Amino acid sequence: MSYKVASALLIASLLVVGAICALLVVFLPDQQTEEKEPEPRNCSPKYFSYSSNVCVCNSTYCDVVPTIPTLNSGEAVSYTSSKAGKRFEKMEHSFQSESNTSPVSFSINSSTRYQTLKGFGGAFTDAAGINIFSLPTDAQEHLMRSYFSSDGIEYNVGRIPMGGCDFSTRPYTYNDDSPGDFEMKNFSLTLEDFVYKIPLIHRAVAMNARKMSFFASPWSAPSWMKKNNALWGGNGFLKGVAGDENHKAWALYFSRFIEEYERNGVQLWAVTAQNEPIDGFAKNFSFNCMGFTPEQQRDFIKMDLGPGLHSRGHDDVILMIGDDQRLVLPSWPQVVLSDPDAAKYISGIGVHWYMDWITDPNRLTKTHENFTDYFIFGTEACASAMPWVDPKVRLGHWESGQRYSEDILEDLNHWVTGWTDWNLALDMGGGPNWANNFVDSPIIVNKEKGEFYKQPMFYHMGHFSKFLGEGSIRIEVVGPPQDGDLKYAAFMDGNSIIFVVLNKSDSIIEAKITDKTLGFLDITIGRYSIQTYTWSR
Ligand SMILES: CC(C)CCC[C@@H](C)[C@H]1CC[C@H]2[C@@H]3CC=C4C[C@@H](O[C@@H]5O[C@H](CO)[C@@H](O)[C@H](O)[C@H]5O)CC[C@]4(C)[C@H]3CC[C@]12C
Repeated sequence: MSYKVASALLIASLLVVGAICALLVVFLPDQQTEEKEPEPRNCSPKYFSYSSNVCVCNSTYCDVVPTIPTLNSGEAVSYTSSKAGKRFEKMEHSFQSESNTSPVSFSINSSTRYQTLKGFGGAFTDAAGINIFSLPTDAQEHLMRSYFSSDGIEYNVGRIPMGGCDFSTRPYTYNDDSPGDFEMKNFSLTLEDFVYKIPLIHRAVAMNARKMSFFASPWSAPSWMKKNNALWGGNGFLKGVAGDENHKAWALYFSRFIEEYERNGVQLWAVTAQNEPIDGFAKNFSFNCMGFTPEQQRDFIKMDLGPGLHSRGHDDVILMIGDDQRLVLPSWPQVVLSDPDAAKYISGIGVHWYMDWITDPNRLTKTHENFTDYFIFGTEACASAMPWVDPKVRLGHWESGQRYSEDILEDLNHWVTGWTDWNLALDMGGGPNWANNFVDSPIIVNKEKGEFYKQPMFYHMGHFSKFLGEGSIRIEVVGPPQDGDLKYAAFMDGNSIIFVVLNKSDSIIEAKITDKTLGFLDITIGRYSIQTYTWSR
């Protein structure tokens, strides 16, 4: 072979090798860098003596919520949790041009739109902090990630008690020992803020891809400001009348709290004027409370709190009234918001769930219709609050979770814009609580074993919080009557539709979802289950 032929062959083979390499360069990186879905980590189930299981987490293991994929038009994905043990079980679907003609039908109509959602969350109580910090560091991380990260249910709302409440280890306020200190010179945050609440809030914010919104609520003013000279019990009203130095001092207390939290890196979204003002009327109320009539609250906001927050530059922190049972609607806001000089300082109305089981949800709709410019927001709920529930912590109690999602759906279908759970975590007895007012929580910490239990309530919360970010809008869905065992609601978030359905019955329900832009989705709703469907248009 001549030198010329040899070099031509060499050049040709180099060109072929080069072309192969170029092809590899084009295709390989795609394969190598393609985002791999994280390994699914399923619930590690444990049964105590209740109807369903908890999921056990510790320093080395915790279940994660399967990733919500990016969906093409017509593709859908569902997540199911059930009494039988499913926890966010993921299934893929696609819309079809025909359906199995199931008689149960949910027809989505996004051209009819209702309220815009704020979000979902829980409370950073002292008890929650004590329990979370009692775990080994890696287990703490798993717990916080379960609530606030994209591995978890992505809460975007946090409630902060302004001072102590019953879920503290002692009754306290931020100015207990200086009677007559109307200038709040001796106002100071406590160890509980620095050791429990503020550090946990920072961790939640740091791991959260969503912007978090925090609101704070006071349980009681210092005893020296109150008629009964106590933090709890009956006749627990502020001394004097709106506009006097005592009421001005109580307004200043709010500003000082906002300022101290800001100084410690926590910016508040809102404050409520008072946690459960009705409690202050109950003669022997057994934990931190303070009473206001709606007229007193109106005058306090108009003359003291509103102008006080404004004069100290806190116009960016919005104000909610109510923060009490649905039963006080619509009469409470009627009194407060009918006065334009009070109403101008107010943005929303907080509601608690404790008496929802004996209160018509149309009170919410009436409130919305009377005051369309004011949002309604769920500010507190927990299981086992009724005195006859014993024991308080019922590990794996499916029905408590089902009550959560039933109430959330009922609220959302009556103009409520979000829902806040109570303590983020409690101990095995439902505490600590200085007044022995123990309750249940979506996460129960077993300090002795260094582990924690994610209850059905946790997953029920997640079927909303994970999928309904701030800005989601409730839309119309036409389906079967909601007075039976099927409860549901639909939402849109940009191009995505989210449909949540709860089956409280022992029957498997075959149904179809109709989205007229895409077709039909035949679905099966298992017995005692909650499902969230999401798809893109
Ligand atoms: C007439 C009916 C058929 C039966 C009436 C039953 C009554 C015994 C109950 C009806 C209403 C109940 C009260 C509703 C609200 C309450 C407030 C609640 O406070 C908050 O709850 C948390 C858990 O207890 C607590 O940690 C927070 O700090 C509070 O913000 C406490 C329970 C209750 C007073 C509740 C008690 C039972 C009813 C009077």
